[in-house]
Parts: sequence; C-alpha cells; structure tokens
Amino acid sequence: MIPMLETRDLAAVYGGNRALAIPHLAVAAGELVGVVGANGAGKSTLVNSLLGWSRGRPRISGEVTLAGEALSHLPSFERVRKGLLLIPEGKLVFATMSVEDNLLAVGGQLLGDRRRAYALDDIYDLFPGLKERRGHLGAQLSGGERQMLGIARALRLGPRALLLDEPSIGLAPRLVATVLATVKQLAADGLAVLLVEQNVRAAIEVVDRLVLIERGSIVAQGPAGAMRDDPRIAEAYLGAHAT
Ligand SMILES: Nc1ncnc2c1ncn2[C@@H]1O[C@H](COP(=O)(O)OP(=O)(O)OP(=O)(O)O)[C@@H](O)[C@H]1O
Repeated sequence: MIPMLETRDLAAVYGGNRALAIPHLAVAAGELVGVVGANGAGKSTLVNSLLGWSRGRPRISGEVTLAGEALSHLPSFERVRKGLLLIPEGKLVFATMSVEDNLLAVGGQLLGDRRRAYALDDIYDLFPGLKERRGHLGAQLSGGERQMLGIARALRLGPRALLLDEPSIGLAPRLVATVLATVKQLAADGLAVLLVEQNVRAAIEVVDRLVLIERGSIVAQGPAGAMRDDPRIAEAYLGAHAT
C-alpha cells in the first residue's frame, strides 16, 4: 500500500540548531495520526516543514511525497495545489466576509485524480453550525466556529491530506470533542489526516495512531490503544501515576 502522505529524513535547522529530525513518517488515506509533545518539541515545525515552510525560515531538508508524487522540490503553494492542506493555529478566516463568502472565496476549480472538493452542501452537512451562521461575518464567530470554518475552507480545495495544528486550542471542552469528532469523520471519508494536539486526553480518543515527539525526534509511536498505556504518555499527559 502506498501511503497518501510520507516523509523521509525530514529535518529543519534554525541557524545552527536542529529543531526537527524525522527519519520516516507515513499517513495512509483514511488514517488519523496524532502528533503530541511538550511545548517546543517541534510539532508545528513538523507540519510546517511538510509544506516546505516555517516561521523564521529554517533550512528544511528531506523528502515529502503525496499519493506517491514527490513534492520536496515544490514551493509551498504548489504543495497546497497538489492537495496538501495545512490548517494552522489561528485559522485563516476573513473577518469582514460572511461565512458563506469565506467558503465561496476558495475552491471551485476542476480537480482530477479522484480528488474531492467539498461542495457547499457537503460542508453544511458536516458543519451544521456553519450553515446556521452562513450570513454572519467571520469576525462574529466563536473560536470553535472559526476553527470549523478554517477546516471547511481547506475542504473546498480538494485535499488529499490535511495537517491540523492544534485545532482544539482555546476551545471549551464540549467544542473540543465536536471539532475532533469532525476531524475523525474527515479521515473516515478517506483523507489522510495528521493532527497536532496538546490535548492528548482528547486526541487519544479519536486517533488511530499516536506519535510522541521530544526535542524534534519521534521517541514513541503506536496504535492509540497501546500508546495510552505507554508510561511516557500515561504519566506526562494523561495524569496517570506509576504504582
Ligand atoms: N522562528 C524560530 N527561530 C528559531 N528557532 C525556532 C523558531 N521556531 C521554532 N524554533 C525552534 O524549534 C523548536 C520547535 O518549535 P515548534 O514551534 O515546532 O514547537 P511545538 O512543539 O509546536 O511547540 P508549541 O506547542 O509550543 O507550539 C523550538 O523549541 C525552537 O527551539
């Protein structure tokens, strides 16, 4: 099986400091992989480097493939066109446009290769709250609604793989569950999803596989069920204590 998204020897160096060194990471179509780790572990650097970009312009090296096609030589906007979509922390929503205009502002282009650009109706089915607020301005939305709109706008572009950087940040617990359930639905619809989350307790409920990053390296990974019992996860992130 060819993974939908795969990277080899992905590294990011700021000045002389290596912030990321990932020998191999792959996400299959239909799979939801969670990336967790402490502040500064390199989670954002990982998802940004897959797009060939990061704040502060690190030197990025390594291979990235999407549906078997090499992307490493392409600039970020070309990677987006190929279907590698990042939803960064902070969302990317136009504040002075209505929800519907935010959605209509992207997408609509013809996509080959069995890629699915979500139509407005598909999006409203997935996010009923956005349908209710279709006439509201971006600036009037709650944090959770903005997060949903950010994801919805990426869906308009026909993603093959979605990279989500902390979609639950700043959200009330009830909304965290809603957002993550929607993310799980997107993987079930066939997308490859890489989800960076600080909220390990919530993430482990939805992901298929969990990857733990420390100081830019993968130090543990495995199926969610097994990782729940890994002492590095249980003690540091789930509040369990060794007996
Ligand atoms: N602009 C920058 N200039 C220099 N070093 C940076 C820069 N951005 C990140 N780094 C380095 O990369 C490391 C990883 O940062 P990154 O933002 O990827 O961590 P993170 O796991 O996403 O953390 P957080 O959860 O706090 O967002 C940091 O510890 C820092 O040393």
